[in-house]
Order: sequence, then C-alpha cells, then structure tokens
Amino acid sequence: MLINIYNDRLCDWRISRPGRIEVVCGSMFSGKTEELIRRMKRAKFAKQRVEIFKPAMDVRYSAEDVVSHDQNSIPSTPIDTSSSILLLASNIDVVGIDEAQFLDQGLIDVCNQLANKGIRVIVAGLDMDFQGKPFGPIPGLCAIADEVVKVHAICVKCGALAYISHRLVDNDKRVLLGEKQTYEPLCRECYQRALQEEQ
Ligand SMILES: Nc1ncnc2c1ncn2[C@@H]1O[C@H](COP(=O)(O)OP(=O)(O)O)[C@@H](O)[C@H]1O
Ligand SMILES: Cc1cn([C@H]2C[C@H](O)[C@@H](COP(=O)(O)O)O2)c(=O)[nH]c1=O
Ligand SMILES: [Zn+2]
Repeated sequence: MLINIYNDRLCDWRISRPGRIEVVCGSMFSGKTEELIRRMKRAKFAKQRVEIFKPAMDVRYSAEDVVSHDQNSIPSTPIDTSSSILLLASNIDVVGIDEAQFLDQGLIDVCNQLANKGIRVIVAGLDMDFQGKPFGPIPGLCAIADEVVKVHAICVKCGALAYISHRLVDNDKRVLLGEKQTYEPLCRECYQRALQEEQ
C-alpha cells in the first residue's frame, strides 16, 4: 500500500515535471563544473532527456564539451546567445548551462521561461569577477532561483575556504580566459594582502 502511494507520487512527479532553477556558483576551482556534470549524469541515469549548453567563446579545454579542471567531461552545445537555448531545448527534461557568467542578461528570462514550462534548469557560473564584482547574469539568476549552492575552492595561500579568483597577470579586461597560470583562488584575507602587495 505504502509502495503504491510512493509509486503514484513518483509517476505524478514525472508527468508534471516540476520546473525549477538551480544555481551552482563560486570562484574558479570551486567545483562548479564537476557539480553540474554530476547532476546532469544522474539525470541521464534517471532516463531524463538532458541538454547542456556553454558559451561558444569558452574554448579553453574543448570547443564542444564541458570539461572540469580534473578533466571530467560531458558533451555540450556551444551557443552565442541565451535565446538559442529556447530554440534548442524542445523535448528536454533537464537543461544544464556552464560558464553562464559569459552569457547575456537575457539568460535570466530564458531560465524562467524554461522552468515555467516544467524544465529543470541547472546553471553553473562565477559569482564574481577578478575584482569581486557580480558577474553577468549570475546575481540575477540567484535571485530567481529555487536553489542556490555556493561552492568553495581552497585558498592556495593559507588553506582556508576561497571566495574569489585572484588574477595573476596584468590585464584589466573583464573577460580573460585562463587557468592556474592566470588565476588563483584566495580567501578574503589573502586576497586583500595580494592586492596591497600589487600596489
Ligand atoms: N585550490 C583548489 N581548491 C580546490 N580544488 C582545486 C584547487 N585547485 C585545483 N582544484 C581542482 O579543481 C577541481 C574542480 O574543478 P571544476 O569543477 O572545473 O571547478 P570550477 O568549475 O569551479 O572552476 C577540484 O576537484 C580539484 O581537483
Ligand atoms: C575571475 C574571472 C575569470 N574569467 C575566466 C577564466 C576562466 O576561463 C573562466 C572561469 O572558469 P572556471 O570554470 O570557473 O574555472 O572565466 C574571466 O574571464 N574573468 C574573470 O574575472
Ligand atoms: Zn587565504
């Protein structure tokens, strides 16, 4: 009897496909991409139809795949604008978006539209740029999300939880693709000290 009630509810859940927005944000090396890949792979195990998008400009490890710093990967569709997601996500249960900080502000409305249609949307991206300023559509997405998870890297100077990606090269452009040669995750104290030393 109990099992039947449980199965009925499970079926209801599958049929109604409750839409929601989940945001995974934090600094570089905090595990955002790994968490996105983990959630998308679990959705695939549950036989859900998944599609992962990433900004086409992010060609760091691969032009096509979403790849973590530990080389975990999952196939993705590169896009130039957020509106492409609406066109490409028909008949999909779960939409994943990586490096969302590089997409336009329209992404907020796109995610809302998808969730309102019953789609589960999982967005991963940097909460702040190298100067500590909120990055692209991520803050707006946090505001409308059903769930926000802030993940943390380890500060490479002191071993505390990092909160920001410190840029190691002299370049003021907001967008600068890079890895460990270009950025290091730091805690608040070590970041302040690093800025003072740079002056
Ligand atoms: N300082 C660090 N703190 C935590 N993880 C690190 C650090 N440096 C390298 N890593 C590696 O980065 C991985 C996370 O990679 P990834 O999911 O691509 O992060 P993100 O997408 O947030 O940049 C960790 O599992 C770890 O192996
Ligand atoms: C802080 C910061 C980062 N970037 C770039 C550097 C990387 O190419 C990506 C972040 O990748 P990750 O998966 O989160 O490690 O963003 C940038 O362009 N500007 C910045 O301020
Ligand atoms: Zn520190």
